[in-house]
Amino acid sequence: MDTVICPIDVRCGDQVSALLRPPSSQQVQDYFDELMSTRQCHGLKVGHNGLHGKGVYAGMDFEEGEIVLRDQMLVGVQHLSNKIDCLVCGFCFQFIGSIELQIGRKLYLQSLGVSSTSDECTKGMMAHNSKACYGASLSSNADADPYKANGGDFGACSSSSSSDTVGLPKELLESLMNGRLTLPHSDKFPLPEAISCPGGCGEVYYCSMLCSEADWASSHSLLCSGKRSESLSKDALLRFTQHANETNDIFLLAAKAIAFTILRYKKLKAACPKETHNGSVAWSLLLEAWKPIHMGYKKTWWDCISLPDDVSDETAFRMEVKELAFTSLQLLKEAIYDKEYEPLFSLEIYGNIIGMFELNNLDLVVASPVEDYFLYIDDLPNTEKIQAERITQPLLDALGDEYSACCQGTGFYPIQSCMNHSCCPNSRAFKRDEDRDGQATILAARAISKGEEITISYIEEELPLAERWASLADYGFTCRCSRCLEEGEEEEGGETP
Ligand SMILES: C[S@@+](CC[C@H](N)C(=O)[O-])C[C@H]1O[C@@H](n2cnc3c(N)ncnc32)[C@H](O)[C@@H]1O
Repeated sequence: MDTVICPIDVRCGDQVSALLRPPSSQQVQDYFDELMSTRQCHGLKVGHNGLHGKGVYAGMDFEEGEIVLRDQMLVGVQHLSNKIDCLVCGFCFQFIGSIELQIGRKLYLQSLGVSSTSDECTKGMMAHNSKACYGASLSSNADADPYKANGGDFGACSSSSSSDTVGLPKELLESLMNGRLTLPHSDKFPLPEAISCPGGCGEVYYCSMLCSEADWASSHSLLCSGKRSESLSKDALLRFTQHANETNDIFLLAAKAIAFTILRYKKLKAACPKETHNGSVAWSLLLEAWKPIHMGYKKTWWDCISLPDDVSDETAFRMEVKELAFTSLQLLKEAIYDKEYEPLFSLEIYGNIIGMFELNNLDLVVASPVEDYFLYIDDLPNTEKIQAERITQPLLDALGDEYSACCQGTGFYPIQSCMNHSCCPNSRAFKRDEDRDGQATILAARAISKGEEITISYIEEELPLAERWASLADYGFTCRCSRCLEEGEEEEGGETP
């Protein structure tokens, strides 16, 4: 696995090793104690249990159904294909705009032949689509035809530029998107106004200035392709994004993790008196900036990625994965590199960040208010329902089975990611009706006593033993929870995994 040589790994070998050295128990304890106290999360503790590395422990009793944790993601992305279905805040992932915009925008994109079943073509063009489509909906010039100009953007990829595919007139979709048409009872489902990216990329929208500023400070100022971007080259950035869209969106997440570290480093440096700036101070600031990523459980991506069933040459497959990561890293490097934080651009670091996501990430799911809206219409008293459905039914028919598509993506959650797996877990990741953003919600599946380890299941725990073990092989470990040990003993021969 040595043929891909990244010069930075060689040049910065010692620093890379230091960044990847697992944190000591004390460092883990200190970091999470501080994180818990800043988040006013006093019911939990992160510590080592000796068996499976770090774990999360109950600092108080929890009743069945009680919230154990609401964890804010460190970095997350909405899946590319899902961007057709839902317009969500680029930082907290709650739905934004209006019910009309959500419906009109989705149907408009469908009318252009862009489907949410991602194919190579769709992947490559989505960044353009969201921008063209949503930017248009904000246009105050009701007479302009904002779509005409953008039609060319979809080029040969789009199967059609008319709205025939959804059977609704284009004017209707435009009116939904630009707010000229209000749907019956949509006022019962207000959504925050969509605020465009301050960098001017037109690709990311937010639910509030707070989210816009937080995302800018966290990573977007470096990864924005707009006029105010702080990247070195917007062209390189676009090439990086295109490559990620065509290959694996986990690269977008890795870029966010690197940008996040760089921006934290710059902020720490700016807070230090100028006369103290020197090599060793810079290194300690970089270590400090890296801490949130440092705390995550890591393995190198090409070593831990599970082997697809149809792959027979494992070595060649892992090498291919490593080469893919190297290509992505080179593109990112062209866009945001600086010698000052060179070790962050080593392939080992990139591979470990991606491996960390592979092993720790939680699916990001946010339920759609469009589903609530149509359910509400369906529940109206008869006369009102008949009246409303005259307008809403054609839209529902055009949206089809996917009318209720939720926001889907993936995210890294610092505290949740410390939770170990059990096939008889005492907690589960489960969104309640009111959880309408990208935070992770962990609920107690049964009563939990103070001091007990909080466990969740990474897999479908209803599966029989052999299938559970097969699923957990993807996570690179053999489960030794009490249920597995018991069932293993009951198996013929009494063998445990
Ligand atoms: C998401 S992390 C959980 C936190 C991790 N223990 C740490 O030290 O950061 C997942 C990793 O924890 C370990 N792990 C979690 N649950 C386990 C279990 N039931 N049996 C064995 N190892 C487990 C495995 O190494 C797994 O890849």
